[in-house]
Amino acid sequence: MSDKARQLQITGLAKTFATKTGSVPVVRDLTFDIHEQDFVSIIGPSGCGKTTIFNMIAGLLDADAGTMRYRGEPVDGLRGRIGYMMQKDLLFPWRTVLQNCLLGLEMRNVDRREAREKALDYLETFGLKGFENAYPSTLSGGQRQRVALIRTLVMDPDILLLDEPFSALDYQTRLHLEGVLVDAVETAGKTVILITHDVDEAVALSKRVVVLSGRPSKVKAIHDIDLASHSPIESRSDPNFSRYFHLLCNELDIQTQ
Ligand SMILES: Nc1ncnc2c1ncn2[C@@H]1O[C@H](COP(=O)(O)OP(=O)(O)OP(=O)(O)O)[C@@H](O)[C@H]1O
Repeated sequence: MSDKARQLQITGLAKTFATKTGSVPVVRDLTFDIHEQDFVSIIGPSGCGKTTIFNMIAGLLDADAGTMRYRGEPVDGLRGRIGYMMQKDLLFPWRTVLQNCLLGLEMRNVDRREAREKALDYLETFGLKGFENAYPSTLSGGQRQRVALIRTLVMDPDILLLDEPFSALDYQTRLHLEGVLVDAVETAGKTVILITHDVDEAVALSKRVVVLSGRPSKVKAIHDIDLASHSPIESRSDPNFSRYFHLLCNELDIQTQ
């Protein structure tokens, strides 16, 4: 595979935190590639270092060792190229839904009318037409997550880092938003790296799944997911779905029988 097709190459990344009680090695010798327009889920035991890995990719945290290459060029992190949706939606309570969606575009000095049109388009796509002037405190959890996703997508980043974006949602809302996300990133040709605790979600959404070992985490396995449909709901009834599900549960030492 050419360097260009490998959008992001992560090689030998490591991170140890110094704490009052001693040093905590969290990531060790982490190596994997992300392809152009990939949809990769990262799964692993709780506390194995998934968010720490995102923070290093985002350039918010320095790695102790290892390298990252973006389209072949060495980089310290992907600051400016990624949209990072953290576990908490981090909406500003004093800004309306539309103002929250426009925040990044304002900071980038994008033409106001152009920015507004773009945000309004996304609000309609994500079923939030009519909520432009609402404040976050008046929204449901699912609506807040949608606003946070729009705020990330509207910036048109090359790569989306999504840290458990749907974990706090009820199953029905989650299924709906998974579909909206897949459609949006396929239409825009984006690359997605998703952290999830949900094996079912990883299989339904991903082209590939990276399985991490326990802390200090490294890559235990990478599995291609090849299902006929890209729709997260239809994928769940694919005859191969349960095979992938059991394979990944097995990798995570989850008993399914
Ligand atoms: N700044 C820090 N200082 C010290 N320890 C930290 C720091 N950040 C994270 N850790 C520790 O690193 C480990 C991994 O944390 P991280 O949040 O990356 O894991 P995770 O896999 O995303 O967790 P979860 O599955 O619960 O979401 C944890 O034990 C955490 O306490």
